[in-house]
Amino acid sequence: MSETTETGQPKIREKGRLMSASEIERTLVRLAHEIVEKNDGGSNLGLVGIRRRGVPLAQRIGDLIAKIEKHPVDTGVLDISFYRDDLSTDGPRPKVTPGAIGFDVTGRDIILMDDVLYTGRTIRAALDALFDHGRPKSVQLLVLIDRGHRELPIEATFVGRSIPTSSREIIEVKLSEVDGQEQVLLVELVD
Ligand SMILES: O=P(O)(O)OC[C@H]1O[C@H](OP(=O)(O)OP(=O)(O)O)[C@H](O)[C@@H]1O
Ligand SMILES: O=c1cc[nH]c(=O)[nH]1
Repeated sequence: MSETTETGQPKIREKGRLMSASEIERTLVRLAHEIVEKNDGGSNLGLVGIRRRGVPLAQRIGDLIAKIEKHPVDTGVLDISFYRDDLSTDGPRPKVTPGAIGFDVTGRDIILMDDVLYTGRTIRAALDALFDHGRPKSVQLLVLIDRGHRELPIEATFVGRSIPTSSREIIEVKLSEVDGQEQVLLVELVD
């Protein structure tokens, strides 16, 4: 059993910084180039960020691809809160419309984006949500950090950093748009 704080949050100890702001930036530039190379310039691409931290990642990479290829890239937001398998599935399905992502995903080469890939359950939920919005031509996955420990057969197409972790460790991605700071930390639960 891990220790908790007065507010019931698990106590954590910082083990180190895995990425600085400039390392995150350089990694996103590399990923943008990899996406363009794998997708023939990316004219059919649509980027979809999973709320929360996938959203600024998709916006930043969309801006980078637009600069590299000199054409705008559709970028949208996917909210998967109703699709998680830790919630009851007995309730009504959420109402979705093709426009809710921000553009129509049908026929597009979609790149789903998130900050951390761990068990894969978030991505499974995101695929369910995505296909309720339309029928993409293809779906690729980009994550800033792959920390291992998959519980489902899901792998990322584009990975910022692969960080082998123990199950007591946690990756904390901090992005300025969400957290007011920019870094990736490795923390550990305190016994
Ligand atoms: O592969 P998985 O086991 O699903 O874990 C990865 C997910 O966990 C984190 O989200 P979290 O649920 O902590 O929510 P947050 O992004 O809103 O903090 C992270 O942002 C990923 O979306
Ligand atoms: O370590 C982890 C696991 C899931 N989600 C995170 O953000 N970090």
